[in-house]
Amino acid sequence: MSRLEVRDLTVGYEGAPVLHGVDVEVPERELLAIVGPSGCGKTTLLRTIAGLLRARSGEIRIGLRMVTTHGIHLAPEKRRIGWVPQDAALFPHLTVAENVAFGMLAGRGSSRAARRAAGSDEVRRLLDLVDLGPLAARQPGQLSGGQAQRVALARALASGPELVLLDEPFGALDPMLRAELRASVRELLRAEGVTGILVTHDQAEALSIADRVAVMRGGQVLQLGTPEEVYRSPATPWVAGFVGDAVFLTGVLHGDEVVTGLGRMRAVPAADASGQAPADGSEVTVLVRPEEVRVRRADAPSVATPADEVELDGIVTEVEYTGHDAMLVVALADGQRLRARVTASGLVPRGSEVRVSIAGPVLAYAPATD
Ligand SMILES: Nc1ncnc2c1ncn2[C@@H]1O[C@H](COP(=O)(O)OP(=O)(O)OP(=O)(O)O)[C@@H](O)[C@H]1O
Repeated sequence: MSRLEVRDLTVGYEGAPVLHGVDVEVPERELLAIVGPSGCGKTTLLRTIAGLLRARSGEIRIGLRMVTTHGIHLAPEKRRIGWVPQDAALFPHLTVAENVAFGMLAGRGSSRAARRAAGSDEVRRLLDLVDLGPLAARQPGQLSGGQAQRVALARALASGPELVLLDEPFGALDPMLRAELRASVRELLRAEGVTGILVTHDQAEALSIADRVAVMRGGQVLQLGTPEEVYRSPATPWVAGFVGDAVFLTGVLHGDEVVTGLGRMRAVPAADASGQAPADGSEVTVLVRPEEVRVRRADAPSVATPADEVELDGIVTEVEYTGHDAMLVVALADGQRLRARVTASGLVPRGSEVRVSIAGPVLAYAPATD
């Protein structure tokens, strides 16, 4: 399996470009998740990598092979890429085993050849891999959504691809099935040593299964990093809000501290795209994750806090209970609302009077950083 490198890729349909100078790298055997708002160019990027769209400029290299570069456009069937679409798109007139066999014939497939190859050891191995051995003779119309997606995955792997592209493969499934299939897909890609790209609308899914996450907006990649980097050190406040819950405060930066309406807290200045960090003494936008907001009942004993950390009075106005934890909305005296994530043991009922403080360090962005 191979490393993927996309360099300075510009792609458009009729009019202005839709992708503007996109750079993406996926190391061998890793899974990259691409997230971004609707229309930002995720599918366009996937289709260009697959060779279904021509790039206006830039390069795509899969392993040692340059598949797209100035004047070169390798045909899709020669790129050795497996594709798993959102709706499985199985051939309705072929059985499960024949569908997988069709994938194995990579570009040279016909229904007749697929029927001949359906009983092969490799098809059996792939069906066992996706846990569908007993359903080999079924027609696609007799499968559940999750089973159909597993057949599509087996079909994509059947050609021995260098790269597998998964375009919202769990989009149409219910949450339970989605979580189950997501885990088994990750396991399978690892077991087969496949390099993959997954487009998803589900940020939590991206953070939980991918080795790296690319966040796109307006045809550009704003950040590409490990899930932890993207969540803990987002490139911009917009990325922070896109990949998770975020509370933004304004403050003034003083060295490694920031002074906000919620008191003084330790801060890490965040560099913008040009590498420029906010200047000392300047106004900054402060990112606080809800799990960094500490909440205690006003009548509970105070826990030791650093001397300069301020506790503010508030009232819990909303409780969003999720079982393992809960999100509280706390209204402060000045009208500001904070979202705080608390564990089940820290749960406080709606209407409670509380004290809140922030557990730093927090990230401080220059205010113009979008
Ligand atoms: N065949 C096409 N012809 C012209 N414009 C297109 C075509 N397909 C997509 N676009 C435009 O290109 C832009 C990017 O579309 P794309 O489908 O890549 O976005 P996306 O991030 O995958 O969106 P979504 O999350 O909604 O699937 C959009 O503005 C879209 O309208």
